[in-house]
Amino acid sequence: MRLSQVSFRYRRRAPLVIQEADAHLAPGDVVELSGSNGAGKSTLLRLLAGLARPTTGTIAGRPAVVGFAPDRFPAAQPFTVTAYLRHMARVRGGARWEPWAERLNMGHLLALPLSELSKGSAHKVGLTQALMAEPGLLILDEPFAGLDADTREALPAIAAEVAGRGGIVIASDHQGGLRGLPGLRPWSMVDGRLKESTEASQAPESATGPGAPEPRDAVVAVTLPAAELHDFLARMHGEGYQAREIEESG
Ligand SMILES: Nc1ncnc2c1ncn2[C@@H]1O[C@H](COP(=O)(O)OP(=O)(O)OP(=O)(O)O)[C@@H](O)[C@H]1O
Repeated sequence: MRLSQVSFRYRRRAPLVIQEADAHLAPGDVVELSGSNGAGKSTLLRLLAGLARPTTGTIAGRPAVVGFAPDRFPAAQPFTVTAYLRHMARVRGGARWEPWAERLNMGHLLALPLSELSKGSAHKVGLTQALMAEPGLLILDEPFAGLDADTREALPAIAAEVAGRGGIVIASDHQGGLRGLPGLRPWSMVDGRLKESTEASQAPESATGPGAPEPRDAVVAVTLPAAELHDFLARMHGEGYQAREIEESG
């Protein structure tokens, strides 16, 4: 998936909220997006998810199945949790939501109307609908906000699993909840400009620059058929290695 010179403004003549963002995302990438309030994180996530279109620039190669958990789950809907998740599962072509509801400890919430959920509980419903369809692109806007300790602790493993089967995970986060995941790419938004922090740049192309690998790390380049890239990167991420495409095929 590639962002090329993506800029965005909410209204004609309004200032640009996102300015000329360039980025490349490979299967298995996990990105932590940080930035101060109003820097443009949620806007960028909505652009990545396809919920808003760039004013200029392009986003290409978005995976077919996108899971998006917004920072504020729209709970003012006339459904119980079960009815809502069943409905979403049908929309998602028969996705299985039950294992996620169990994993996120939602058993006691299932019969409640969405409108009666606490903020953190509503957030879990949002996470479940984002995860149920096995997304190739999982976008989480402030996923740790309001979550109880058990769910907070479960989230990094869930993100790693999605990445391990070749999904791209992007989470905006003020709390550093994903730190420690191998290969995590820290992105930051500063006044609408997207930057990738050098501490994540343990990719071969930056091996001699700032943020180069630790001396005891080895960096290898592997050439393989483009058709195998997705599975290869997923396998490497699954085994805990940092791996990413450094030269695009075709
Ligand atoms: N629907 C909207 N219409 C007009 N302007 C908007 C809209 N949504 C956001 N903005 C503006 O776009 C800018 C970026 O907002 P955004 O919500 O993307 O920031 P953020 O980094 O996610 O902030 P926070 O950390 O507070 O959630 C802000 O100046 C905000 O006021």
